[in-house]
Amino acid sequence: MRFGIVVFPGANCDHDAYHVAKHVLGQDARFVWHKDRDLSGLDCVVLPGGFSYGDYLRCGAIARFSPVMEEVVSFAAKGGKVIGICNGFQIALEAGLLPGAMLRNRSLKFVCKDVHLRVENGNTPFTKGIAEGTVLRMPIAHAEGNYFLPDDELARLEGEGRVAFRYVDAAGQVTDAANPNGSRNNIAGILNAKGNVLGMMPHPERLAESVLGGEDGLRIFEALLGS
Ligand SMILES: NC(=O)CC[C@H](N)C(=O)O
Repeated sequence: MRFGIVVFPGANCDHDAYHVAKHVLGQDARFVWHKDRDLSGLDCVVLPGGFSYGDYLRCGAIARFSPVMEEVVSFAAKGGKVIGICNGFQIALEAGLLPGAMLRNRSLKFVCKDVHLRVENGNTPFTKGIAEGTVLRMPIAHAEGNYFLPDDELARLEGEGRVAFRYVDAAGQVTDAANPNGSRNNIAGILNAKGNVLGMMPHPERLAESVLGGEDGLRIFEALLGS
């Protein structure tokens, strides 16, 4: 599988994503500078985490205008797989690839810790082979991860099975205490209508090797290979 990892000014998880694709999974991977437009030959585009443009205005609000994003939108429209991780999720929201918006964390603080995620939909290219209800552990590190969607759109998103992951406690229960940022319905990751674009706040690329303390993140990348 061929991965393209977009490099925005201020990205800080681009190398982690590249490392997992290339060296942990042994796949083809290349960096794509945000001013370039060539996505030819790619199967999956990764919008990585970080602090694109210093998080000015809103996280992702400036990166969304990078030339590459026009190509990412048409790549997604043609069915190409796109995974937006943390800042990449924020950029995908700003670009209209996914519905909704991110608000500041309800604590108004940057939150950096491991969380538990429950797989809500196991029938996506990013979760294939992972049973629904499986609880995964992954790190989060963000200040604007408080996912918001108005009631009617939220009901539609839920009804269409487009919530990929939800924040839960270690036992797999949705609780307010397990919600690290105030996201509606404890949402940690969502899909577009076609199911080929995933946005998630937790960082699978940061916990994809046992030497780093866990491999739960690798399962998302492995699912992609099998899809
Ligand atoms: N780890 C990240 O990608 C951080 C995203 C963004 N800079 C925030 O703080 O919300």
